[in-house]
Amino acid sequence: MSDKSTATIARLSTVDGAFHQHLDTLLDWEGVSDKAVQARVEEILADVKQRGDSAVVEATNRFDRLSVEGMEQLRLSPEQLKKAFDSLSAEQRNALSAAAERIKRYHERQKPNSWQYEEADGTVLGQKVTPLDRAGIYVPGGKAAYPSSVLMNAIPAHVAGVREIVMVVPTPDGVLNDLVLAAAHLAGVDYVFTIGGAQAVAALAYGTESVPRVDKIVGPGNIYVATAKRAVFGQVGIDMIAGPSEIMVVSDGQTDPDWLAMDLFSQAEHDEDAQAILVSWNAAHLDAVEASIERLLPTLEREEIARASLQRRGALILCQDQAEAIELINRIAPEHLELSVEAPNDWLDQIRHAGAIFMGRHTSEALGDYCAGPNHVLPTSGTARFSSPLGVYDFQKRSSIIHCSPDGASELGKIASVLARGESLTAHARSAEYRIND
Ligand SMILES: NC(=O)c1ccc[n+]([C@@H]2O[C@H](COP(=O)([O-])OP(=O)(O)OC[C@H]3O[C@@H](n4cnc5c(N)ncnc54)[C@H](O)[C@@H]3O)[C@@H](O)[C@H]2O)c1
Ligand SMILES: N[C@H](CO)Cc1c[nH]c[nH+]1
Ligand SMILES: [Zn+2]
Repeated sequence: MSDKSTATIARLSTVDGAFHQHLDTLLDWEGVSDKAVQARVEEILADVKQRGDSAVVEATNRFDRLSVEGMEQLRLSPEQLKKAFDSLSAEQRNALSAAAERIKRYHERQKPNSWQYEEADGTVLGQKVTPLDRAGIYVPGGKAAYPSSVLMNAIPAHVAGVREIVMVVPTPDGVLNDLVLAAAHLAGVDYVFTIGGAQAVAALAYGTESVPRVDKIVGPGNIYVATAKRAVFGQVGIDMIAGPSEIMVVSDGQTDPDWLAMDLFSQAEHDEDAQAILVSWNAAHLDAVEASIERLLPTLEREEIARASLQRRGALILCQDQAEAIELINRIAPEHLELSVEAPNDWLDQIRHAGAIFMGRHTSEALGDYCAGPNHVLPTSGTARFSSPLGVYDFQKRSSIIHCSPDGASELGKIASVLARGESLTAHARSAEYRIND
């Protein structure tokens, strides 16, 4: 591993004896959720649960540097949202509407159907899909404003048929972002509160005098948000843990190094904790990308954040060949995977774990962040091993349907009776036996 105090980004090689240890250290984001974060989050959750609005107001004043007196100052009216939409330039309005349209079209395809089938004896079995009554969407806002995240959270909720959508978004120093408000108007959000962090998660999970309690909280956020979501799970549903953005690019050495450097920056600029990793089996190509990084980094508006992210959690990894690159993908299970290779379709079957897969040199991850159509709320920190992108299915649940005919109940009763007596649960057995015909 190169010396982190001088290099902008670490250079690793899979043949290095300490490679796996270095990689583990690099990937460990949950490690930043130390005892101090846990303790603070627990304290905020307990306070909001007990004192409701007053605790939310105090925490918001403290962590977002505001000085409001009551919750009414932290609620945005539908008129304010519409006004923000109307105030956009035609170019911004068109871009937001085009993105919303594409996101809606993609998510319409995810809609699951209820289904039923009838057995020979007339028994009907099935599954009924029902939208959530009320969903809470967390839109991050600490270090950047995310109108695109408003669309990505709210549109699938609408497509799913959710009755009420409650959005929370922090506004540090009281700065409102018109595009965020406009996106909430466009996506038909019902309530918007300008609160963030653990206090917003708590308000959604427990409800307060002003914030309606929701059934599920979705959306990405920083370590305070992720830790709070984890803690309230059970009280409410959560979608996944979507933490700092990540990108893993695999290059065959033929993509313009400047393109790749900018693709890495595109996620590094989100957050000092964001992660950008490039893998290639071509050492000279990695040198060229490193040179592009050094040359282009000072041209970024968010140079400081991107530099910190690359220094802390970035890496250029030299692997042996394509097969080893695939092993690394499945081990890292990245949020975003860019396959910057000649024939990406040939790789697809072997990739088991990635939140979203961007195929080919022309598909920059940034297009997925805004407008390609698939959701940009994706599992991070290796959780793509067991989680999926946010989708319509996150805003719905399923109920089983069992409708026995008299003959069906009789036949099932015989089986149930035996199994229930085997468990010594005789009330179960007798309940089933009452319905046996002979
Ligand atoms: N995975 C995705 O789909 C996705 C999408 C967009 C953004 N992101 C990520 O979401 C994250 C957003 O983080 P963010 O910080 O910009 O916004 P955020 O809204 O998640 O967090 C801001 C809030 O954190 C709380 N907070 C900050 N410091 C605190 C402290 N010391 N004590 C207690 N609370 C504190 C404050 O209440 C503040 O309102 C970034 O890491 C970004 O990369 C992920
Ligand atoms: N890359 C983020 C998801 O990790 C989403 C986003 C929003 N705006 C820009 N990027
Ligand atoms: Zn992004």
